Amino acid sequence: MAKPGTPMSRPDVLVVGAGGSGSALAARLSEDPSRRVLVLEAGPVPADLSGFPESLLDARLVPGAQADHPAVSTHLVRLTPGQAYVATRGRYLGGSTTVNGGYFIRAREADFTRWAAAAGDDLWSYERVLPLLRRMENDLDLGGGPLHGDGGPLRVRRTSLAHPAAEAFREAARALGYPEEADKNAQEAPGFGAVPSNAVDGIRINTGIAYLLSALSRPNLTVRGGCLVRSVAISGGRATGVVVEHAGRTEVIEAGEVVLCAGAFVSPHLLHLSGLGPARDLERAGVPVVADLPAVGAALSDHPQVALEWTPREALPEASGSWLGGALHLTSSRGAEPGDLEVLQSLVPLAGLVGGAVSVPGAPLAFLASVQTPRRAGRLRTESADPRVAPRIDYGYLETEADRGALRDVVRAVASLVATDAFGEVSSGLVEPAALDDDNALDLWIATRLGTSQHTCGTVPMGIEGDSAVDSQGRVHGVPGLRVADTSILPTAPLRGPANTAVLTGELIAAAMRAQ
Ligand SMILES: Cc1cc2nc3c(=O)[nH]c(=O)nc-3n(C[C@H](O)[C@H](O)[C@H](O)COP(=O)(O)OP(=O)(O)OC[C@H]3O[C@@H](n4cnc5c(N)ncnc54)[C@H](O)[C@@H]3O)c2cc1C
Repeated sequence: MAKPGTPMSRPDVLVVGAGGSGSALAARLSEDPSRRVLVLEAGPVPADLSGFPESLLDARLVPGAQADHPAVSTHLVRLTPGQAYVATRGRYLGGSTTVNGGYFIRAREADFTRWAAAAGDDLWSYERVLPLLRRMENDLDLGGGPLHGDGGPLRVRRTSLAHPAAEAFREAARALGYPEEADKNAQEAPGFGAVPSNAVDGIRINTGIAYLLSALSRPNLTVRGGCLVRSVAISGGRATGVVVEHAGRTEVIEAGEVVLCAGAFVSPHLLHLSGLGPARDLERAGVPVVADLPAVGAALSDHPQVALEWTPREALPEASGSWLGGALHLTSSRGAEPGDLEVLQSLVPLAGLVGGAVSVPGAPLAFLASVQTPRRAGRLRTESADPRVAPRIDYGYLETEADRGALRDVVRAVASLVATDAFGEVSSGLVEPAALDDDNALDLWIATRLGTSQHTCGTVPMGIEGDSAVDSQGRVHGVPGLRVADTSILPTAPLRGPANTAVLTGELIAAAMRAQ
């Protein structure tokens, strides 16, 4: 833990969680030396890079794919009413960015337009966020310019397409007429391209490393690990601090303002446990209601995913630098949003990702096929006032014909790619070919292999008071002194993975707080 035991009586801002958003927020807030910032993080907080085990740094691995990894918390969820799934989250400095895939693609302009419309102001418009997107990155491939930054804390590099399987993917996409998308962070027409990533020289640079390690020496910033926040303390309708468990003790820490950055599962749960949520559900759970906020937990948005494995024709080289090869974005047949389907290439066998090994001799490689159409299908409900009882989390996948149709589209697209002569240079075909011509049979094939991209958003949605939980600056409606600043507040999961937008959320809300 950094600065063990450092006393900080009544900080100006108390941040709960040092993950994708919380690290950026705390670092930016504490750039102002007059603002005292205390971060309480459930996981360990190393003082320097040497405190991160190798398995959390090696970008050829995805620690979050290993439910038993010590840096991971597990959450039993239901993807459909009949299908349970163990979702994971990072519990370490950097949060889920410490255990994730390192894919770091910006949300699409259409996402920002949709969110700004929901919020009722232009804070989240593409024009307003672009300076922040540039400010947070150091694009090692493209350098600084109107679209990219070269001085930000997060270094970005695109994945190499030199691996024979990545080359074959590119040729297959070309053969099927998909356009090249040279810079997936430039709002170009969706197509095939390398993946912008926060993995540099083989190391996944999580947000804790990028934003917080260098800030730990600031006298006005304290980051305490091993602190499990249990609820927000509210007095006279105003947030006054948090209740936290640390080293076997429970205490209340008071603060001028509380900002929840505990992620899209825990932030809504903490609000519920603090009496902020749908009054009927809270009463049923035995939680005294402080404010009836029906939107907290009412809508959960995520990306359903299916993995398709293929057999290499002959032994291929080991992945180097990253587990990721190329990515293809294409549009579903209903075309709700351009580029709403994603095909991501894994150059490490799934067995390796799940088992924590870069190489598994003879194992197939895989494509991860996801539907990224913005949709709010799920729900998070708190069923007990006891904070140790997990909330019930339903994803609501496959409920509509549109959901099922989009998944069929993306599975068929992968099958077409694998069937090209170009991909046949490296592959002898899919391991488990799907029944492509029969919708019902394909639906069944998909349902038995259904997974999730682990991109949950929307559980504390921003918007206009009445049908949302927070405003565009993360301020909880009707509860002064309390904000939420993480992926929970995005009304829908973005058309791309949310890690980039998680960081943007921390940057944006810190900027809003500093401007006040
Ligand atoms: C396995 C996996 C792979 C992924 N891969 C990608 C990818 O390649 N690209 C992409 O764009 N997105 C990816 N994501 C999603 C992305 O990493 C997350 O959306 C993003 O990190 C969310 O940021 P956040 O700040 O909302 O939450 P988190 O990053 O999860 O941070 C929450 C923090 O709060 C802490 N915390 C939780 N509860 C408490 C508590 N009670 N008290 C104190 N602290 C607490 C946690 O320990 C954590 O540090 C992946 C996610 C997972 C799980």
